[in-house]
Amino acid sequence: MIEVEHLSKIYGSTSAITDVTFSVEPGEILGLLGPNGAGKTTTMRILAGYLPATGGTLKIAGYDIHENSLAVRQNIGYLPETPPLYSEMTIEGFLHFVARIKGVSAGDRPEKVQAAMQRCNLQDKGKVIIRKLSKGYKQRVGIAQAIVHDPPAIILDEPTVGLDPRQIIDVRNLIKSLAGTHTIILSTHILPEVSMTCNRVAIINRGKVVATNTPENLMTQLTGGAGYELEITGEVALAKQVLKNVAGVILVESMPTTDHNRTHLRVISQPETEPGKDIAAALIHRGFGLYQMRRVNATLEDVFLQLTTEEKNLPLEADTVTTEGEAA
Ligand SMILES: Nc1ncnc2c1ncn2[C@@H]1O[C@H](COP(=O)(O)OP(=O)(O)OP(=O)(O)O)[C@@H](O)[C@H]1O
Repeated sequence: MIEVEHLSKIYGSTSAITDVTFSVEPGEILGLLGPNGAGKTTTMRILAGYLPATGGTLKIAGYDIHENSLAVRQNIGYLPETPPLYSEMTIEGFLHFVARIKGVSAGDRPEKVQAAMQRCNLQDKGKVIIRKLSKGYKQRVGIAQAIVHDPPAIILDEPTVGLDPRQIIDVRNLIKSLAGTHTIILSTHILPEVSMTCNRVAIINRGKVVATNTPENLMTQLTGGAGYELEITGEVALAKQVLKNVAGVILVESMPTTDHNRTHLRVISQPETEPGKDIAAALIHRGFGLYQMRRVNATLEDVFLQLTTEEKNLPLEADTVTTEGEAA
C-alpha cells in the first residue's frame, strides 16, 4: 500500500534523510521510531505530499508521487505534529470544511463527516466549538480531519505527544481501531508506543533506517543476549570503557540512582553470549568496587539504544538490520 524507496532530503548543506526504504502492507500499522532529529517529520511530510524529496520514489495505493502527486495526496490522510484546527469552528463545521477542500462532493459530505466523527467517537460533540475541547479531543478532531475523505493510507506524526495518560490510551485505541480498514504510519520517539500500537517498526537514526521488523522479532533477534545490572564504585567513564572492552558486550548505559556513592550500570551482550564472569573479573582486576551484579533480560528499550547509540556499531547479522554505512 505504501512503498518508499531510496528517499532522501537535503536542506541546504544538511542531509535530513538518506536512502530511506520501507514498505507498509494494507491494513498494517508501521511505527517510525527514532530519537529527536532522526528525520521522522521530514519523512512523514514527504509521504504526505507536503515536502518534495531530493531523491527517491514513493508510491501510495499504486500511485507514484512523481507521476501523479494529486492522486497520492487524495489517497492519504495526514495529521501533522500540531493538528491544523480552526479553533472558532464547531467540530462538524470544520470537518465539512476539510471535506470540501479534500474534494469530497457536496452530496457525499454529510455522510463522510458523520462517519469520521463516529470513528473518532465525536458523534455527540459535533456542535462544540474546537477551542473548548481538551487536548485529547482536539487530537481526535485532528485524526477525524485526516480520515474525513476516507483515504486508504494515514500518516500520523507523533499522535500522542502532549496528551495525558488517559488520553494517550484513548488515541492509541482509536489508531488501532482504524487499522485493518486503513494502512497507517505513525512516528514516535516513545518506545512503548510501537510495542503497544504497531505491527511493525522501522527504526530511524540520523536520517537512515537502521532496522525494520515486528517489535517481537526485533526483540528476539537482538536481545538474545544477556543483560546485567551492576552496582559499582569508581570512576564511571573508565568503568564504561573497561566494560565495553569485555568480549561480547555491546551496550553499557548508566541507570538512575539516588545513591550518590555508587554507580548503577546496565550492560547488554551480543546474542548467545554470557559474559557475566568476564565482566566481574574485568571490573575487579581494574580496582572497581563491585557491590551487586544481577542477570536481567534485555528489553525493547535496549534494542532501541543499541540501534541508535553512537558509541559502538552492532555486530548484527539479522538480514533486516543494518549497521552504519551498510546497505539493507
Ligand atoms: N527546514 C529545515 N532546514 C534545515 N534543516 C532542517 C529543516 N527541517 C529539519 N531539518 C534537519 O533535518 C534533520 C531531521 O529533522 P526532522 O525534524 O525530520 O527530525 P525528527 O526525527 O522529526 O525530530 P523531532 O522529533 O525532533 O521533530 C535534523 O537534523 C533537522 O535539524
